[in-house]
Amino acid sequence: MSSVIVTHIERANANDVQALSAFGVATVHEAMGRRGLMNPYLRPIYDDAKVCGTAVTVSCHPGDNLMIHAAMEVCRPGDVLVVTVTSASTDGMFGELLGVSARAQGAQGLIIDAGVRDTVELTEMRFPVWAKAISAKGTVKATAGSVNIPVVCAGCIVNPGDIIVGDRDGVVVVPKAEAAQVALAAQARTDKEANVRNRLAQGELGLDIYGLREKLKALSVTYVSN
Ligand SMILES: O=C([O-])CC(=O)C(=O)O
Ligand SMILES: [Mg+2]
Repeated sequence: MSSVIVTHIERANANDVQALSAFGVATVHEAMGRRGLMNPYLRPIYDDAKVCGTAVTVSCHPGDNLMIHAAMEVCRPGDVLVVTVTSASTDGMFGELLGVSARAQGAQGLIIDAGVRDTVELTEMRFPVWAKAISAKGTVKATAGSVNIPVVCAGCIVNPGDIIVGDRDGVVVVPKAEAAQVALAAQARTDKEANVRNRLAQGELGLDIYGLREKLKALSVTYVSN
């Protein structure tokens, strides 16, 4: 396929992004029917990293960050860069300078299925990054790739403009067409969990709250006293 830079993309509805930003990754993932979660090898570079925004996707040649530079020009405030490589790599393709540039263009964070470097500076800047590796290994700017095409990042399909939610638990992708429905389901789960949390804190057991005694019985699990 030829290399392209798509300059105009349809982004998820801003109200849906705002609604989803209230929830953690585990809740959003559950609200989607336990779908959409990127491979857990992606880790945040600092513990309380958090992001919720619209994807600008970047497909790079491994060891080459040319297309990340190209992507900066099409970022809009609220975007999250989602960078993939065409074959596995842990090279440090993104660092402090690109972080400064990304922030200047309004990007809120980076998801990269490869390496990141300058993590002390990126942490000081509080520019959130989820990466497969931390690596000082440098990269070149030489090979064509694409910006804003559908990509697979850490096992998930990401279309430009989809919503990316990241926190310490990982990264989840919400297709823009599903966003409103997922936000409603996430709120319902949050309300349900508030009730369950309360009951657990009072000493009730999950066995009773979830009706699991019947399940144990159906599975012929017996109680014995030694
Ligand atoms: O320049 C690079 O290739 C990556 C980097 O270290 C930076 O963005 O600061
Ligand atoms: Mg650097």
